[in-house]
Amino acid sequence: MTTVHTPAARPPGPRGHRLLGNVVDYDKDRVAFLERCRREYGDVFSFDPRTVVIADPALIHDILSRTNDDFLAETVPLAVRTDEEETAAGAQLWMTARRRGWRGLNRSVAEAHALRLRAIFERTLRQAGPGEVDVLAVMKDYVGRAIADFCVSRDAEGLPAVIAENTEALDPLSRSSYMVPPWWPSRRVRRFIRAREATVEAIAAVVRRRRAAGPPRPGVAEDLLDVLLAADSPALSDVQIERLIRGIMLAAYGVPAAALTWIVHDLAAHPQVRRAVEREATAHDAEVAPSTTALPYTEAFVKEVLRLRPPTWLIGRTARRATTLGEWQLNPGDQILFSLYALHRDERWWRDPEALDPQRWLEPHGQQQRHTYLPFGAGPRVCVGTQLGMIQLVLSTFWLAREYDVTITPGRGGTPDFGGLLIPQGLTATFRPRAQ
Ligand code: HEM
Repeated sequence: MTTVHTPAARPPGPRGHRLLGNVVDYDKDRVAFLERCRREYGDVFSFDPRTVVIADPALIHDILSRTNDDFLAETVPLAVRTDEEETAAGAQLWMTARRRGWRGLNRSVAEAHALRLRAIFERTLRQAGPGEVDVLAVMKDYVGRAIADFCVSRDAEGLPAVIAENTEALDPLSRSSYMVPPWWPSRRVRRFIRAREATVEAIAAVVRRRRAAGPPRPGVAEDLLDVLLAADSPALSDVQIERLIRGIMLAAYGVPAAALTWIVHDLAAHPQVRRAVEREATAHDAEVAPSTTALPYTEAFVKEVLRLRPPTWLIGRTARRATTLGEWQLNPGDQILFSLYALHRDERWWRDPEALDPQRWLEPHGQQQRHTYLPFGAGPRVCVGTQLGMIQLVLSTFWLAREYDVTITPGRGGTPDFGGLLIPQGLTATFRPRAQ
């Protein structure tokens, strides 16, 4: 029997505890809680008066496409009174800067960066040493240097450390369902506010210095900041540029580092896949960064890792006004959540969803259903670093497979931690350069 809903009804969901609702269950194990609710209530459910969860790919795509219009992507880690129109105006400023930044993030700029990337990769692994290391820490170090180089190259000194502190300070706040105000007397809150101010100031200082040095010669943009400073009619303000560079550096730090850590984990856990990646890698010269299309198996492996372990595993939006989503009613201020982790492992859309199978991306008719694979999001707020991110991940996998013997420490790490990002907790390994 099919269920007929009245038009624009509120989604069903568990009632939860009389006083605490479902927040305790949700915080205890978010993945299991969301999956349990989906099975019981369907692809759209609500577990508190302000939160609606979506598991239907077409509706997820609908929300992503209507972001900036009916939905806002802006999130704040602290409980501050947010004026909806002010937030929307901020989003518009971001979009203007983002459109300009896009020019600096295209494939050719990203490929030019690829050769510098190899030097950064080598230097980071050399400095990590031949002994056992914390893989996530090494990968953060690597991508922190890489994105600072990409954004501000010659002015990168000191910025990776500032970005690292900002990210670490944000993590405990983004893990919790409880938001506290900025005046809350806690060390965590004070640390986050200090770290955010330090990041704003460090990037603003670089922008001021560059601006004072005069415009870059036309056609010789060395990094993203040069591209943004050269933008005209109308020119971007220093504040817009600072915000864009900060947004990009923060977004491009933890996420690719988490993906690379899973790559290290999955290469070690799947020897057959590792051998296929190594075979492909040895056919190319490491000195010349090959294009990602010349490494089809490696690219398929990376796509598969991003399917099974999307670092941004849970995405949220806020309804800007009363609206509908499919047949459901949404109220202004509703939080809409969807889990890429669940979407990418849904047996309705994926054959053998739990298996790591790069081959599925190489089959001529292997295209999965529309909107069921979104590791970089979609719509107007799709990841601006999609191309750069793929290049970083594929080339790093290539260098790793071609030039290093990687051994992960047995019993140390690999348990998924669903915090702000999905990471393999506590993974340690050794990286030994192969004799050439
Ligand atoms: C390597 C793997 C990466 C993955 C899996 C990834 C994933 C994502 C996802 C899912 C979003 C959308 C979040 C949402 O809709 O709320 C996003 C946004 C974003 N990403 Fe990435 N990202 C990656 C790398 C990068 C890199 C290298 C950069 C920098 C160039 C970057 C910059 C951004 C920015 C600035 C946003 C915010 C866009 C906006 O709100 O307008 N990302 N990323």
